[in-house]
Amino acid sequence: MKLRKKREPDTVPVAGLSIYDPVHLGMFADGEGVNIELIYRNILMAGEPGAGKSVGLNNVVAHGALCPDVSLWLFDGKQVELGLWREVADVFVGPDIELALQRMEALQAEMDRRYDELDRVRRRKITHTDPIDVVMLVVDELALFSVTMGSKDQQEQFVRILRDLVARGRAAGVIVVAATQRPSADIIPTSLRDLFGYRVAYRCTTDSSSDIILGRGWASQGYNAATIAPEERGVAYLLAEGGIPRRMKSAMLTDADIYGLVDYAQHIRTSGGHSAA
Ligand SMILES: Nc1ncnc2c1ncn2[C@@H]1O[C@H](COP(=O)(O)OP(=O)(O)OP(=O)(O)O)[C@@H](O)[C@H]1O
Repeated sequence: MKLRKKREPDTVPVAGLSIYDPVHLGMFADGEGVNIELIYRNILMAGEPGAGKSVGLNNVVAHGALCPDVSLWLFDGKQVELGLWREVADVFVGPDIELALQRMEALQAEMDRRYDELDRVRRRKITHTDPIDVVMLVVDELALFSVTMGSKDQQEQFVRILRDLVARGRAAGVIVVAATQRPSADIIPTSLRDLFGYRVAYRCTTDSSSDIILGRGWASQGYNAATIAPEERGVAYLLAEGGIPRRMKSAMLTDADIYGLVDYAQHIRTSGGHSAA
């Protein structure tokens, strides 16, 4: 595990993105690009199995991987969903609740340290001029950590820390990206869902599961992920804080695209002094 300082300004600049740049997710139904500001925000992606959540998630992870100013923390309950990115992850946790908890606690402690430091210098949030990485914590599949693996105590502890990171992490440079194929109230309680500034609902089987992702009442107003046809893979409703849901389609990265991006990301991250664990 590494929580490095970001690359020194006097090193040779290398190509790459920044987490302060918009993240490209795909295209809205009217042809406009979907580019979201993920810094100081969190994102929840959910939908029934096979609806396109992993493809959508890969766009976010790709952006993080291509950012020398991001420390990439990947929690992959299935081991294989995010496995292609493993070489560029600073932290990779597979289906191991104990390791997951250890890492989550470390991240929570780091967040608290950052807040202490911000407090000391009388500031509210970290910015792109701070010599510190933004942590992108990606959790896929949420339900495996919160209700399937480990003891009830461990699951509750996981959810408690996750909620704290989602609630307080943003200003300290911790972005949470959470994904699940189980859009039900026990996996995405309202109190957790409401902390996510961005919510992406891929196809759901019921109106109520669509509402569990996007927020109560949207389905009855016509923004309903249960109306997405099964063959429309990658289609979703995106809700951005304070807005109304918009229908979009994820950009698709093939495995071959991802291999290429991983090679490139490795180059960027190591030449910038950012070496993955
Ligand atoms: N944006 C897209 N464009 C084209 N095809 C897509 C897109 N998104 C998904 N698909 C197709 O749908 C398949 C399933 O997508 P994906 O693996 O992302 O589903 P999922 O919701 O993550 O499933 P699970 O929850 O079971 O992991 C992909 O293998 C791909 O063939």
